[in-house]
Amino acid sequence: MDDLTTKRCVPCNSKDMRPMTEQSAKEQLSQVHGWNLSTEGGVMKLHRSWKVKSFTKGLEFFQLVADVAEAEGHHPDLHLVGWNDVKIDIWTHAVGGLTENDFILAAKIGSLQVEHLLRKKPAAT
Ligand SMILES: C[C@H](O)[C@H](O)[C@H]1CNC2=NC(N)=NC(=O)C2=N1
Repeated sequence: MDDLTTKRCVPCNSKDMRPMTEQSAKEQLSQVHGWNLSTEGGVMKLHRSWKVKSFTKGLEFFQLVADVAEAEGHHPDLHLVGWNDVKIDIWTHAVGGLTENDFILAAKIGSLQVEHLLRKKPAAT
């Protein structure tokens, strides 16, 4: 299967774009490590969260994500909750569900170098 990070998002305004089925979404999920499916108000979304070192590191994280989103013309919902919990939802607003664009964006966000912004994992006991 093609690496999603090499693909480009297509404009979401095509009338024949349809949200994918839950089954295809589950199949595609293996291509975007760390992301999960969630359903909010009957709309399927991709969700992932990260703990960052500080509030401002969270904003730096968002800037990196914004650069990808602008380059792709496809935009995630960004949440910075409780000062260090970055949460991102991705879905295609235009169709009210998931399209390949969402998986492409998730793959590209997943390949960003953000290690220096993340809280170090607590030592294993
Ligand atoms: C014309 C342009 O493609 C659309 O307005 C885009 C912009 N970014 C978008 N992002 C997301 N996630 N869903 C959309 O439907 C969407 N629409």
